[in-house]
Formats: sequence, structure tokens, C-alpha cells
Amino acid sequence: MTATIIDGKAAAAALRARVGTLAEAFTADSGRKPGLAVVLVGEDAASSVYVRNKGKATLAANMASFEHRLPADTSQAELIALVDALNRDDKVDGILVQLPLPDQLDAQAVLTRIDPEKDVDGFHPVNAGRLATGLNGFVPCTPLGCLMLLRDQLGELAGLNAVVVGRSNIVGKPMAALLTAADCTVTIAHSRTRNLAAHLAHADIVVAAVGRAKFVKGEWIKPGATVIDVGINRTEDGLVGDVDFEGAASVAAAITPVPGGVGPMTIACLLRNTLVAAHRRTGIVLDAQAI
Ligand SMILES: Nc1nc(=O)c2c([nH]1)NC[C@@H]1CN(c3ccc(C(=O)N[C@@H](CCC(=O)O)C(=O)O)cc3)C=[N+]21
Ligand SMILES: [Mg+2]
Repeated sequence: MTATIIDGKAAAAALRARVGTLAEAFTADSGRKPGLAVVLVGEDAASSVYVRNKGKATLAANMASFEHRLPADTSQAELIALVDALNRDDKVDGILVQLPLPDQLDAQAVLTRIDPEKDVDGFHPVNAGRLATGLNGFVPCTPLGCLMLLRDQLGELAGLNAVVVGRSNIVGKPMAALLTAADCTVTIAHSRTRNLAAHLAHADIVVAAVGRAKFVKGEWIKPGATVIDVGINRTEDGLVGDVDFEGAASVAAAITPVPGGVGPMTIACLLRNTLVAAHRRTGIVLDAQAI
């Protein structure tokens, strides 16, 4: 079998276009654009590129972009003061503080300071709790993008066996919550899991988010499975995912590539969450079916 390569770039472009149309309608109704503030502390090269790309995508989707670049030696109090100012700013619907932060800063304290109604990353404990309990909140962008790709590919997910490899607060845990809410039978595997291959042998859906290049081997994949690769690993062979792509593509029904899979969906979902935040904050009704 040769797997279908899931085109995350195309799916993301389509989502960004829908968001852009709805953002224009929001502006006509409210008299202002949905606004996204992105905060970058320090000079990390990869982060700087991500932040620039987010800014471009925000403008292209008819939204306002507010970029705040702070020096690497920014103090906790200074960063908190900026978050507080963004929380108060009515033009700002969404706030994203780019991770990782320099060592002197306490990321959890910063993320918890963001107004949960502006927390378009979905990292605030209030939004994590809402996701865990089935309440409406903000869902982290990467797992939300993965779920959209899975729905595009498979339609109904109920009853399928899903194995999520990785248990981070940013991807693994929220991904497992989303798949559970979609009525999958979910296993969370991680670095201490014994015999990962035995778990994957039953997996109709595999979401790999361990942060180790080519960690998931093709032989472990159940024939006909759908494989979502969240990994972004910079190696001598260039950018590679957490899955041995060649091996997995020969047995899976469908698989996301790296690049061009989950990554572009992450940014598109950030814009989607910002659009939703703008509507919730102003009380303008958004047709959730439209996005
Ligand atoms: N507060 C916060 N929220 C985030 O969502 C967040 C963050 N911090 N810190 C860094 C990670 C990483 N992340 C990516 C987004 C897009 C691509 C992406 O578009 N990747 C492209 C190109 C990859 C490349 O060439 O580098 C692709 O996979 O095709 C990748 C990674 C968001 N993150
Ligand atoms: Mg681990």
C-alpha cells in the first residue's frame, strides 16, 4: 500500500481563506478588525521566523497584527506588565506569548496571567480545564489542526482506536482530550511506555508528538492506519518529523508530511481562534459551521 499524503498546506490555506472572509464580516459588523498580539522575548532564530510568519498570515486574513519584540534579558515583572496591558487593550482579541521563553522567565506564570478569553493558544489552565470537561473554550492550535485533518480524512471518528505518542500540555494531553470527545478509544503513550509497538498494532489513528526524529517506525504502524506527524526536528537530513515517513507511508492509508502537514494548520487554527475570540468578546454571533 502507498499512503495518501495529507496536504496540510492546502487545508490550511482553505481554512485561512474562510477565516479571512469571516474576519471581513466581523469588521463590517463591529467597526474594527479582529486583533492578534504576538509577544517574542529574545532572539531565537526559529522563533523569530515563526513570529514573522504569524504576523504575515494575520494580515492576510484581514486581521490586525500587534508584534511585541522584547530583549532577551526582559524581567518577569516587565513581561507580566505587557500581558496586563494587552489584557486591557480592547483592540486585542488574542494574545500569544511565543515559547520557549528565556530561562529567567516563568512561562507557566506568564501563560496563567493571560485573560482566558484572549488565550488563543489555549494554554491557560482555565481553557485546559474547559477542554477536559467538555466546556466551550480555546483549544490549543496544533491538536485542533490535527483533529481537522483527521476529520477531513476519515469523517466519523467514533469507535476508532487512537494512540497519541507524547503527553505534553501543548499537544499530547489536549489531543487525547479531543479524540476522547470524538468518541475514539484513546491511549496516551510516552517515553516510559512499555512495548509501544504492541499499542500501535491496534491503532487506527496515530498522532506522534514526542519531539524525537523518526522515533515511530514504519513496522509499528497498523496497515491502513492514519498517521499524523506533529514533529518538527531539524537534523542533518533537513526538517524531519517524529515518524519514519518512508516506512510508515508504505503501510498507512494516509500520513501527514513534514513540512507541509500539521505545521501550517497550527497557524491557521491560531487565526481561527482569534476570530472566535473577537466574536465572543463583542457578542457578535459566529456561525461555527462556516469554519
Ligand atoms: N505560544 C506558542 N504557540 C505556538 O503555537 C508555538 C510556540 N509558542 N512556539 C513554537 C511552536 C512551534 N509552532 C509551529 C508553528 C508552525 C509551524 C509551521 O508552519 N511549520 C511549517 C514550516 C516549518 C519550517 O520550515 O520551519 C511546516 O511544517 O510545513 C511549525 C511550528 C508553533 N509553536
Ligand atoms: Mg516524554
